[in-house]
Amino acid sequence: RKKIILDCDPGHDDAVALLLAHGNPDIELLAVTTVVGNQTLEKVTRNALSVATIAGITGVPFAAGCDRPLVRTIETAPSIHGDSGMDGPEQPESAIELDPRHAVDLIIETVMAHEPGTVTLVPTAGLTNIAMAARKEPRIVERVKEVVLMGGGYHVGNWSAVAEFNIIIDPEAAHIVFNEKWPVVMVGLDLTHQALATDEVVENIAKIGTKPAKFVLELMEFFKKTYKDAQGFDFPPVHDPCAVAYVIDPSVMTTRKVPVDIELQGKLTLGMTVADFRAPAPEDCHTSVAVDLDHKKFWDLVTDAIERIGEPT
Ligand SMILES: Nc1ccc([C@@H]2N[C@H](CO)[C@@H](O)[C@H]2O)cc1
Ligand SMILES: [Ca+2]
Repeated sequence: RKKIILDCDPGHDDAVALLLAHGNPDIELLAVTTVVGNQTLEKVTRNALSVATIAGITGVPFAAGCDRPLVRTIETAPSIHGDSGMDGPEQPESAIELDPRHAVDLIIETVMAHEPGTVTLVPTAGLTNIAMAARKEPRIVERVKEVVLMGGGYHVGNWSAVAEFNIIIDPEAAHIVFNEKWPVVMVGLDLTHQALATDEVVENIAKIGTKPAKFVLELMEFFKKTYKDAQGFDFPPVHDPCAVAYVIDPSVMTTRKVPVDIELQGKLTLGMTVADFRAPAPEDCHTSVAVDLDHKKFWDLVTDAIERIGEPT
């Protein structure tokens, strides 16, 4: 099984990523950590524990991390995720206790406790926790198998003309993560804008008929409306589970090995993930970007995972 740590900011699509990681039999979810992003740290952490309650995730430590970016001020995304950060479904009161450790420490301790080269970091939010972990314990960089992150875009932006939200809310953290020598797979908007929750996708999830499936339907209903109003999409792109799907089955998408770096100075280009497609890629290139998604294979993975969760007691 593939061992992962999910670092997230639920977030409608983060919630689906968590359900996919929990429901898929090939993934061993070692820890879930939260970071400020779509909403404040307090809100996204509450949302993560709500998803854990609904999905019956037990025996997995959940820890809260950084409540603001390394340098800049907090920027949240209520226009897409609402005031709670996960508007739409009724939220259950969660009985799950947070791990007392800071997310950065939980990440470090978990990576150091497992065999080198066996733990994959899956960030689906701003990269503040990941950057802090690499600075506090540099040994995790060579020990982590790879970083498979939802973020960036080589030709697409959503928070500026050329920058994606997870990167631009903490570009200094992103610069750290992309410039450490661990393998980085950037699952950016070029890929995730193909992961549309179409009517057929929603119908297949509705057929499952369980409470977790109903929860996902309510998430998608809200996400569809805000994505239509805020960004003019007919169907919402469900970004974050794409990163988890790649860990489960890399054949779910194509990737290209290209150098990627983060713009920190640009007036128009701050937070841009600049990908250099000029051939040939340098031998020591440790970054790759996701290009084409197998839409059916992806949504079959998500639907199957929700089915496997069943009806938690
Ligand atoms: N407009 C918008 C802003 C932020 C996000 C969140 N950031 C990433 C996509 O930009 C995902 O992780 C998602 O949770 C999605 C849409
Ligand atoms: Ca997210």
